[in-house]
Amino acid sequence: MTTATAISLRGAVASLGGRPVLRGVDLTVQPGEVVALLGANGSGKSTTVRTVVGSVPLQRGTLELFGTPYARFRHWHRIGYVPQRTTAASGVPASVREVVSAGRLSRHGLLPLRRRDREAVDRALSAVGMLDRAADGVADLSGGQQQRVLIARAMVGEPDLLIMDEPMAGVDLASQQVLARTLRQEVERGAAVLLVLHELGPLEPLIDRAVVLRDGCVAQDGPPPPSGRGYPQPPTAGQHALPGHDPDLLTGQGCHPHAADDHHRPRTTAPGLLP
Ligand SMILES: Nc1ncnc2c1ncn2[C@@H]1O[C@H](COP(=O)(O)OP(=O)(O)OP(=O)(O)O)[C@@H](O)[C@H]1O
Repeated sequence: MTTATAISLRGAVASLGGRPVLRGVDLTVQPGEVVALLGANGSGKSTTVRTVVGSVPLQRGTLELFGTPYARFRHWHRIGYVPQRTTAASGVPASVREVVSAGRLSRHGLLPLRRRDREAVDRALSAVGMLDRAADGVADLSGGQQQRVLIARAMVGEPDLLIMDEPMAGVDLASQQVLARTLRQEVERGAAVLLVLHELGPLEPLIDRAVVLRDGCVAQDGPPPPSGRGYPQPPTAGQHALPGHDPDLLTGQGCHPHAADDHHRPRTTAPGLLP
């Protein structure tokens, strides 16, 4: 297991459709650390995650994965990713087992699955409570069941970094608790975890640090919010605080210094200011 910082994103600036969405986001995740990315709808959580996995390009800023600059990073098998609100089906007639087995591809290449691959697939399916549906077509599953299959696919490669965008969306409480236990095992073997969440729910005891985004900037970086709170409200909860009402967002200005808790600040990240 590596000791290199899993994610080091500094001063991330990104736009979508010509609109500035990230304005200088700093985000660091260490091996074995569970970081929750919180914030209101539209604050930039998914966009931040998508810059980390390379699906949204950075206009400014730097990204390193396991100590390697993004442009030179090749070890994508080390990362398990559950994107937001996708289905596992996508019109492709694949079985649950086939979808989850695809998560082992980077380990066995195009060779047939070996015994330990098949065992890993069974373990991942069992962890999300879908082993008894392994032979079924994913298109025949409910939305929450499909989400559980995608989580199994992300975990089956035993990645060093798990990135999950609202993994609990549409997943019932009993399954959330099972997933929380599974995630704990992943962390205990040293995996780093980045979770986009609206509610901490059963994952709360696992979370080491919460990074709260507001209008494309890091508003807070520190201990997770108290139980029952999805994300801390900004100090002034007036209209100005709502997404889309930040004048800096409209003008594309960078982030102001945020209320960081120095004790919990990322160990290798410079202060959250644009140069
Ligand atoms: N393809 C796109 N083109 C233009 N703007 C986009 C696009 N995708 C997202 N945005 C805008 O980027 C901003 C941030 O979106 P993002 O999905 O990162 O927010 P989020 O914090 O994940 O929100 P949610 O909690 O609703 O999932 C939003 O204002 C959104 O409208």
